[in-house]
Amino acid sequence: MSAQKQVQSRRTAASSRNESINKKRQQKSAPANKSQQSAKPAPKKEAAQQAQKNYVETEETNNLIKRAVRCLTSGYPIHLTGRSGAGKTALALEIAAQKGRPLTVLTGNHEMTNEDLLGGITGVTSTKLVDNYIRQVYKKEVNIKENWTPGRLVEAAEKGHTLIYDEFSRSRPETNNLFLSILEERVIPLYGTKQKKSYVPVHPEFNIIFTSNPIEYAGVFEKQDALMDRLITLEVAFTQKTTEMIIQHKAEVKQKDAKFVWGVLKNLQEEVKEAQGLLSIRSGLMIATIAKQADVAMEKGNEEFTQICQDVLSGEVVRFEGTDTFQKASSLVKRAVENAK
Ligand SMILES: Nc1ncnc2c1ncn2[C@@H]1O[C@H](COP(=O)(O)OP(=O)(O)OP(=O)(O)O)[C@@H](O)[C@H]1O
Repeated sequence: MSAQKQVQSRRTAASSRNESINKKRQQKSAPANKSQQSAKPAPKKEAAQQAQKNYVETEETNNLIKRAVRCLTSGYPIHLTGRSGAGKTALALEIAAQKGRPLTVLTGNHEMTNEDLLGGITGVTSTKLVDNYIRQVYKKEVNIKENWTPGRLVEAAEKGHTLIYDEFSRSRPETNNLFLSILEERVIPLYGTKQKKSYVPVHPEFNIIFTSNPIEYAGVFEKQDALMDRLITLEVAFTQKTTEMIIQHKAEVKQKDAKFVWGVLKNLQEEVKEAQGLLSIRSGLMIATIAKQADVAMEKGNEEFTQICQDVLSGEVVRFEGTDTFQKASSLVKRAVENAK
């Protein structure tokens, strides 16, 4: 079977019922949302092209999706781990789409508080009753009621959404502690809030997909053992074959071009061993998409293509401390292009 046939592309968009969805999710599913919002259905060809631009499935991605769905269906949360640009978020969205429940996406950050997750008072409503029935008597009654807005976690858990908690280790451990009772007792404790009830029961269909990057860097908190114990961790590290297919189909380039782009990344990775993040689907997609849009041939000896690779990759080489100057990084990228097959 040809590589083309093995690949089925399909939409990652969960459903238009999704109520709570963060910016990252909206950007990733922009084409699907656009077609959902337009008054008339997209023409067949356009719809097919949009689907083609979304999640690329291979035997390997499907296998991982099947294993993840199996765990979630049995009520166990999963944790997708892999380096930056490995495809964790895209995979999480695809798994969530397969579950077919509304979606909520949270992105971990150190400023996230219990109030963001559980809810808080967002204002007051006052009602005034004036009793002036008897002329000489004037009675005024004012009632002030605090307005409670449930947090995104409470809403998702009550309504049985699939929650993607992206980069959860960027949130403080004390915030993430909330998840312990959700995962163990299937309730959300509301202590510390001004709610009368002490907990919210979790909907039976509520599932959580955590994602994180195994490479420690600034701004990331140590993952708590108690939380990690309750998660099933699956590694996202696709093979070269799958990655080339993703680049080929998402950037809509030829197979040989996707292979060449991946070859450049691989050579560079071998030169700069510390720069683990260089070998990412994201960098490959950037190079292939820019070259395709600018009509630049993806081959060695083509100065413009080399320049595109340098633009995309030199900053990354410097960032990962593979070298101390942009100039040095650019020449490493150039060499990687020259040696790619
Ligand atoms: N199977 C796939 N089909 C189509 N596109 C994919 C696929 N896997 C990954 N991608 C794309 O590759 C890029 C990187 O993927 P993604 O953002 O999911 O990585 P990540 O592991 O979450 O990265 P980070 O840790 O930096 O957030 C994105 O543009 C994503 O849409």
